[in-house]
Amino acid sequence: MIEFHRVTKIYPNGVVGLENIDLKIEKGEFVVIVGLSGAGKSTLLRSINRLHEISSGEITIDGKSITKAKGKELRRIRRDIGMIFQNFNLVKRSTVLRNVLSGRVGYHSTLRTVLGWFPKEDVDLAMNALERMNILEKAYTRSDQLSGGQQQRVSIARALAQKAKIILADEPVASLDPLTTKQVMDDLKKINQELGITLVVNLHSVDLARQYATRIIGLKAGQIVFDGSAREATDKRFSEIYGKPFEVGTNEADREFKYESIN
Ligand SMILES: Nc1ncnc2c1ncn2[C@@H]1O[C@H](COP(=O)(O)OP(=O)(O)OP(=O)(O)O)[C@@H](O)[C@H]1O
Repeated sequence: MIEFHRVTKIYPNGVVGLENIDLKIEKGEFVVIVGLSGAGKSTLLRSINRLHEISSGEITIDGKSITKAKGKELRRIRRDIGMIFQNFNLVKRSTVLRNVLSGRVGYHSTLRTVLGWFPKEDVDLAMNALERMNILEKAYTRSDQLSGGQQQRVSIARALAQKAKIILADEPVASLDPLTTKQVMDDLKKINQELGITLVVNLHSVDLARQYATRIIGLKAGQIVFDGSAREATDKRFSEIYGKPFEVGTNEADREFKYESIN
């Protein structure tokens, strides 16, 4: 379980990224965070694994404070948290397999991982993760030879090889076309349902959030302004919250445009 206790983040320039957030995310949830640009989505997500340090309050993971953790304990907590980025964050010149194996570095000494010595069990884990993501045949291909969607599936495989219990995904489909977006979102849903991995995903599209999330959290100016099911996240509710009417178009691109246009 991920818990935020009165979490505030103020950037050095005085901008308030998060204001007094109280939040509990249970194991196995598929939470999508939505909000207009600058609402604090990335700040919230990146606070969970301390890619961003919070200014006050506390975040706990399964009851352990990541906020107070140092050294070995921090590494131990982080090992359970995988991260997926918009730009995939793969080492482009390395093979797919090497990239997925990098999910194992938290389990071994630095020397071993620098030299690239991974035990056979790790290679098996990495191969299984690639198989689950339907991309096993690319194991020995250089990562920069893959399409965007394939690269994102490799980054999900890396989080699986890491044996992450929580996966944080910051705009994982923002660089992808609609078909690839669906494939990647389906993959995320699959690992959530089959492996019980808790997912916290930032998205720009409310429609996409409604299709996949078990719970949607809406942010505005660093505060939680909506917390409910996909069914409760109606267009009417969202236009009330975000202050401007936005009509639902007849197709997805149209709706996206309307949502984006109020950013
Ligand atoms: N490093 C930083 N220094 C100062 N202010 C920052 C920094 N990073 C983010 N902010 C500010 O904090 C607020 C929240 O930013 P954040 O990136 O979390 O929003 P977001 O909802 O993820 O936006 P987007 O959808 O555009 O990525 C914004 O006002 C932003 O300008």
